[in-house]
Amino acid sequence: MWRRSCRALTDSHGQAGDHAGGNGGPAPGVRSPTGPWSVDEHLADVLSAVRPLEPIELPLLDAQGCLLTEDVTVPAALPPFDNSSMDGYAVRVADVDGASEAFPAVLSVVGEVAAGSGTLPRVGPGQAARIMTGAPLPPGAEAVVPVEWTDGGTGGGPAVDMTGPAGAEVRVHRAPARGQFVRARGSDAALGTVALTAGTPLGPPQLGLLAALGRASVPVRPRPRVVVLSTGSELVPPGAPLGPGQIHDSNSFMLAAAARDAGAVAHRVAAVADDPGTLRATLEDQLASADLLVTSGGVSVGAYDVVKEALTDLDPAFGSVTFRRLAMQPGKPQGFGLVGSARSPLFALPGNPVSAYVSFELFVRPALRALAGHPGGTLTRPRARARLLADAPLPSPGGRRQYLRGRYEPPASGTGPGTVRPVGAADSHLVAALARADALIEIPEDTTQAAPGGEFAVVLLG
Ligand SMILES: Nc1nc2c(c(=O)[nH]1)N[C@H]1C(S)=C(S)[C@@H](COP(=O)(O)OP(=O)(O)OC[C@H]3O[C@@H](n4cnc5c(N)ncnc54)[C@H](O)[C@@H]3O)O[C@H]1N2
Ligand code: MOO
Repeated sequence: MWRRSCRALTDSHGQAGDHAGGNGGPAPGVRSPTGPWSVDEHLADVLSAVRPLEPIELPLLDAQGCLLTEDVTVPAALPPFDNSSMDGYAVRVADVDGASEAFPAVLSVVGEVAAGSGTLPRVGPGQAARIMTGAPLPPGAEAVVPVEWTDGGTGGGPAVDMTGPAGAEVRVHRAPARGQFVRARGSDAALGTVALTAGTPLGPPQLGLLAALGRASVPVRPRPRVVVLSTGSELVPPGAPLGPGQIHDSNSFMLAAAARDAGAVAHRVAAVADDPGTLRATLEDQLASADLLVTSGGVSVGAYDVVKEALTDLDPAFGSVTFRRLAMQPGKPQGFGLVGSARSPLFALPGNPVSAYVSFELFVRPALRALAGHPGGTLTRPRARARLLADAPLPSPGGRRQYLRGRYEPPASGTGPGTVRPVGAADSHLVAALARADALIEIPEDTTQAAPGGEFAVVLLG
């Protein structure tokens, strides 16, 4: 579903300086007034500008994966009536007390109750009613005898003849306790109690519960609608032949898939050529149907860095996008701002595919989760500690936090650090290696040689 949302506008920071990092660069969370932004600062800046989408009422299946915005209380007891958990006979306990194979209790069968039965026979002393799983317990009955504890009855067993022949009997070989095989009214969810609290993500069991409670729709924060747009005159869509100098547009597919993976509804726009006017017109067109926009490419210092050109010094009425350098590799050049009348977040990611993907995971995914209403501590990917398995030290640019691609193995014992093995080199065009990775290895800013056996944080891409 494509819809607009209302959000408060927050200021984004002004443009930062563009000095190279170098050894002894910014510590995490601390930015020198003239240096590049750290990863943590950029993320904090992004998140300070993002507000959760306004709640809307959605039909159950459209609400899947969304977060509930109000407590749901139980409007009527669940189950709504005492009912049988077995196919068998509904009985009074005094009538079957002490029954055994040798001395069965013989009861007359006064009728039959199927699931959905509206009219119920009364079970009096010496009587029983055939009953099916889920059928309401008839008045007078106090327990259910599973058919396996009886001779099946002269009514013919539990699944024939809904009325029960006159004079039918059943012999009970074993006595149930009072209430046994009866699912009591309200035993699942009691009237007026809170069934689901605000903030609960709606997975299959939660949607099942809502349906069981009779709710057809619920108030949730909607899935963010994301528009993904690649830029670059060299790009042709997959499936089309490549001309000289051309490559296939892979970023828009990767980023649209990453947006879906983060719980968003993604719309991929065909790649835009390196022309600022066309880019701006395309973005304006797409704004009406986007809660968040992602572009890739055109944010560096080249002659055709179209995104930067198109989105720098915007009319403040349209919004503002700030371009900055991060103390990070890959993903150094980044643009971020709020655009359009709804002030939708716009991420201008670098074009190198690995840079675009790593940037998405570190910044766009948390923003999408914030839009969807996820709480602070749950916005980023899970992390773990891992020992680096490598044959030689891995060089890392001092002053920049590096994210290498790797394969992670959790600890065999379940505690302590796991292990991580790098996949491919650090270069940001290596999509084949990226496709084999399941983790990002975080090499801190102050490390220029990542030593084999050293312990590092890893971001689990799951
Ligand atoms: N003189 C400098 N050059 C570069 C710098 C720098 O600081 N000084 N930074 C480098 C870094 S780091 C990055 S990252 C890139 C970022 O460049 P752009 O964001 O302007 O991206 P493009 O130039 O458009 O493309 C870079 C690269 O990625 C390929 N690409 C782009 N879009 C796609 C796509 N949708 N699918 C597949 N591949 C794509 C593009 O063909 C280029 O090869 O700048 C460095 N340069
Ligand atoms: O920052 Mo670029 O993203 O290093 O390749």
